Amino acid sequence: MSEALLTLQDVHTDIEQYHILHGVSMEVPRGGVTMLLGRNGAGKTTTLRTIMGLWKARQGAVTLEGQDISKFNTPDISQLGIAYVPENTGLFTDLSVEENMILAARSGKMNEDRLDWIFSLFPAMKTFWSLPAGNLSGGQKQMLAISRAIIEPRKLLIVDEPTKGLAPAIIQALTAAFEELKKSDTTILLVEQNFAMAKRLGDTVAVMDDGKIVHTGLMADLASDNALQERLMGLSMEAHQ
Ligand SMILES: Nc1ncnc2c1ncn2[C@@H]1O[C@H](COP(=O)(O)OP(=O)(O)OP(=O)(O)O)[C@@H](O)[C@H]1O
Repeated sequence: MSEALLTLQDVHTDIEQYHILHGVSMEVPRGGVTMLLGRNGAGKTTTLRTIMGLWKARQGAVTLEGQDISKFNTPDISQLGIAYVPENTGLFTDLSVEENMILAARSGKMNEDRLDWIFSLFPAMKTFWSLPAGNLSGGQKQMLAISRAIIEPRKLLIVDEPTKGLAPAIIQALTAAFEELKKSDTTILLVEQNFAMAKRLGDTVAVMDDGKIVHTGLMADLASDNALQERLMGLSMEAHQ
């Protein structure tokens, strides 16, 4: 788990006239979970959107397996094997769970074994297979969005704050599903405010503040160092539990 799958090197991103990312440098090692943490407005979502080509980096490199993808369009980045679950999940709310899944399969066909595996991660998807996605609960919508992202094998799964606004029991279920996902080949980059989840899932961590990475290291080291959390994020992350 040492070789980097994805590397950001001195990435600067503007949104309209605003300079938002001020030289972001970080690595996502292959085969584990990297947590991207930081206070509200630090630039986490902008970093994810820059990786996906939804915002274009003005300067710097985004490298996937040695290839600079910073000038690529989003469909080409997705084609290279990066899946992105944005905070708003991006579901087709009028369509059924099944139809949402079919549309996510690039080949137009779902692999039955993979679907069974997804049902084992998220049993609710099987239960509500014919229900319009708009009728699912908040947690189930997250589960469907993640199911869509992994309907085919991906090199990298990027998920933006999946637990936001969810009840503790649902967060537990999501965390358990991510733990199962970790056992597959997928590398995961996760933005999350829920520290208990970050601690359970994260192998490595990058902390952002004001458009820059201010700390990188092992999640376990950050989790056991309250003073470092205080210094990096202004308050103990334990307060987010
Ligand atoms: N469309 C936009 N136009 C102008 N500024 C934006 C836009 N989107 C984000 N920003 C600004 O960019 C900065 C970084 O926002 P971003 O959403 O990346 O932060 P974040 O770390 O993901 O925050 P949060 O945890 O609140 O989601 C913020 O100051 C935000 O106001």
